[in-house]
Amino acid sequence: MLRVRAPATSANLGSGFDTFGVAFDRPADVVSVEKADRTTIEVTGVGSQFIPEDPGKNTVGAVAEALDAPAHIHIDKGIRPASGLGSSAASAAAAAVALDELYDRGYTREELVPIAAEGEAVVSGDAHADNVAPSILGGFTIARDDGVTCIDANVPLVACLPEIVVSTRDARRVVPDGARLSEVVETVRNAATLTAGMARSDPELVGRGMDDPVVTPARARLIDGYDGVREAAFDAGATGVTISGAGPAMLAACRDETDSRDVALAMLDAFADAGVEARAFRTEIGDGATVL
Ligand SMILES: Nc1ncnc2c1ncn2[C@@H]1O[C@H](COP(=O)(O)OP(=O)(O)OP(=O)(O)O)[C@@H](O)[C@H]1O
Ligand SMILES: N[C@@H](CCO)C(=O)O
Repeated sequence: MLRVRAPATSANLGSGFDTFGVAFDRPADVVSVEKADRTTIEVTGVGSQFIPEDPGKNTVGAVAEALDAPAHIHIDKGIRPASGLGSSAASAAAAAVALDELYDRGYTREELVPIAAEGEAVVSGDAHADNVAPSILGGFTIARDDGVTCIDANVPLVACLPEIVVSTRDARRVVPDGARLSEVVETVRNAATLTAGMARSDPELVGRGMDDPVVTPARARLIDGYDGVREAAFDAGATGVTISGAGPAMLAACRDETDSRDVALAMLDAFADAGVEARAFRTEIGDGATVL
């Protein structure tokens, strides 16, 4: 039996829709694999009752198919599904690394990214790689169709997950079809600022680059309490606040550990004021999938 741990991730970071991603140090999924004649899947852990064990509907089934690597796959979920914390992607990332090793396929970590992204197509309709890339490689990642760039960055983050369910499929339906030139210019400016901030591990630049005039405002309407939580996080010292992935989790960048504690408490209080229960994760930018 081979076991791989793959971490939660946050995609988009505001200005990098379907492109930017960042690995957390926790929570994580752990996937165990054993060779078999056909793929079977068993799911335990957080939210497992909402996750299909049919290989045609689970992200890891698509990965096993893409690698031609049938296996008995056990997923121990540490990341709640439909969270905005890359739950479906973490299972796919862990399965890609585990099955590649189990069947000695010899792919590099970079080559496993598009294979793991096949799993995302099963749940959201698009094989977007912005969650699977950091879950496999760690750090801050820029996912393009022709490869992934990975930057080792160090910026304290807070992810605040409300007890609301938003599926990626639904959140993709509200994304506008187009953008005005002024919005494109602003997005390019912010994405470049964020990338420079990650390269320098500068939380001020990262936070400033998280603003997004196109996708985030459309999706914010799906998250009860969004405006109050965003304002509270800034008041408590966050340098930037946005939706994590497709939501409903929200992500804040912070200057240091002290700020991140204050920001986490402020976000929880603001969700409570909106009548929404939530939990917060304080994290550094972490490593990618690890064979246990
Ligand atoms: N291995 C898996 N782990 C989690 N969810 C899965 C898995 N396989 C299939 N799913 C389905 O995928 C959906 C959750 O994925 P979705 O992309 O909506 O959420 P997420 O991964 O938490 O969000 P995001 O991509 O925004 O970070 C649920 O409907 C769930 O049943
Ligand atoms: N880039 C994706 C991430 C969520 O899977 C989205 O925002 O829809």
